[in-house]
Amino acid sequence: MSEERPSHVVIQGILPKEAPGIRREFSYWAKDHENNIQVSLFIRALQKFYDIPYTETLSYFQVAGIHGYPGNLKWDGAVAPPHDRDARHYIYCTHNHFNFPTWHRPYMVLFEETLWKLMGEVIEKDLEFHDDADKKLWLEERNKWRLPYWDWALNSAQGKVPDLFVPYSINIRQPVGKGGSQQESENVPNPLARFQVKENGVPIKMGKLPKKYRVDSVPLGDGSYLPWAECSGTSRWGIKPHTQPDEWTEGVNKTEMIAPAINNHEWYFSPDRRKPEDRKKREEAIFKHPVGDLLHRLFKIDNWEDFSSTRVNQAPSDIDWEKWVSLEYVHNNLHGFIGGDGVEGIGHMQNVPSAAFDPIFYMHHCNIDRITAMWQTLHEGVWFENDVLAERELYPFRGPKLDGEIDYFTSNDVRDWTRFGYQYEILELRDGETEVGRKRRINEFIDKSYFSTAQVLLKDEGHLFHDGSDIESFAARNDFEDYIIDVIYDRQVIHLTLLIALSVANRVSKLCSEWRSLHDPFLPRCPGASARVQRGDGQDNLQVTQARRDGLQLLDSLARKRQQHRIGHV
Ligand SMILES: N[C@@H](CC1=CC(=O)C(=O)C=C1)C(=O)O
Repeated sequence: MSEERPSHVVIQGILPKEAPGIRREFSYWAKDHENNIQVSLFIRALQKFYDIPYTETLSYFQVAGIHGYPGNLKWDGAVAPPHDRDARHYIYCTHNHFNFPTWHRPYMVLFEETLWKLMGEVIEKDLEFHDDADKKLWLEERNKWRLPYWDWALNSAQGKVPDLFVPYSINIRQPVGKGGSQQESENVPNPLARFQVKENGVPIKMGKLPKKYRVDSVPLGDGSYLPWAECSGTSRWGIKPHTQPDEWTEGVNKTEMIAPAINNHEWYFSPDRRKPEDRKKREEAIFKHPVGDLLHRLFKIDNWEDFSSTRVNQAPSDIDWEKWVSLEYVHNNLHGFIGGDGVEGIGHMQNVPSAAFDPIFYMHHCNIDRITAMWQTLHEGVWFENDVLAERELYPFRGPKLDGEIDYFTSNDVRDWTRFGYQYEILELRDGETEVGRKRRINEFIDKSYFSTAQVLLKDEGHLFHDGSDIESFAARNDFEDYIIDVIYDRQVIHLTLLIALSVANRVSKLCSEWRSLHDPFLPRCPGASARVQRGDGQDNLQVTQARRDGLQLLDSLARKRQQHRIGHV
């Protein structure tokens, strides 16, 4: 690939003509000693990216600025960004739109490819090699590297931010020294902890940049504001409302706030948790689905429109959760959990115009891209219903279109992610594997990696399964069935004795024999309720469709059933 800069930035991915490289899960990738050359290159290249002056098209500041602020910036001489009503600014990123996942796909490729090129400069210009074989190894590791994703829903991680994002300085590997001696690792500032914009090497508040690049604060309408203009560096939960900029201007992280927010997100309520009426809704909100469960539900959606975006399925106004779960909705929540809730703390990730300045944005969005690719593989052949939308330009990203011409990408151009030289491990077709076999393997992985409601309920109560297996071995099995039973009743009737007998295709699950709020798997058993739910084998009070992972349309059938069995006044 030519190192010369063409007149426009052409996005094509890393070595796309070779076998695609593998994007790996961040924590596992970073912890594996074998990858320490890649980690070292990644850290050095990211720092180099930060050091490019903000006036350059391919500076970190401007690449991050594509997503949101500074508004009005025509990145790389592209068509001007459209006006975004929510952000009240001219910004490129598409949200609340069916091309939300496809717009962010070439964006991640641009980030990945830029870092890869910078890694080349790190090897050729910055590092000193004393041994050709060592240099060769670093070059090979560079070519193997792909952008890692942060899987915030993994059972094993429980929402924990990967360690490498936390400290403000870290130790990274150096090339072999003179005479073949292994050098001590080098201690460097950690660019994964925060980004700081600098002028002549000194941090400068983003609101003090020249007009074209200036970042504004976002007024919230009630006199308060999100203080992006006062920041030279990015924060996660570190900005306290009504405190002095001196305390957080350069960027402060309270990383410990993130996992509890992911695991217990009572406070989160879209669309605007600051408005009094929404605050009230929030207090009443019962949306506490464990994040892994949301993934289970996402993968069951069978059409692109419902899957991709909040567009058709606006944020919840009632309890029709099966309608509002979408990739974008889950992603929105995560932005809030990582950035801050605006009450306990403020951070760049929580707000569209500022989010991409925080480097964690790219590992989060790489995960969103992975979920999209997994969904695409499981729902092969399913795509935009409306081809006009699928042919809409994804400004400002340009590269080789399907016919080879260099122009703005459309969603159709980026539908196949492997053309950008990357793949996700779980999606690789193994030798001799059929398409059906691959889907089965992906579904097994989903069952094993993410808690479903059923698993959480059982764990919560410390139950063992009737066959004696515990939660871990249960999760490892691929034959379990995940039931979501949605019974709607009138709250007022609960003082009466209520009998709900649930039978699942003539088999009774332990789950069905107990009363609990199924909308809120963490709620302890409803204490005062005299409701009594009895096990009902074969009784026909309420038949619940058996929902199997391997095909039955869980959400559809539930939506239908709910209509049929809506229990208004029992
Ligand atoms: N504005 C979204 C959250 C959000 C979405 C983004 O895409 C983003 O970049 C930053 C934040 C919400 O309140 O639900």
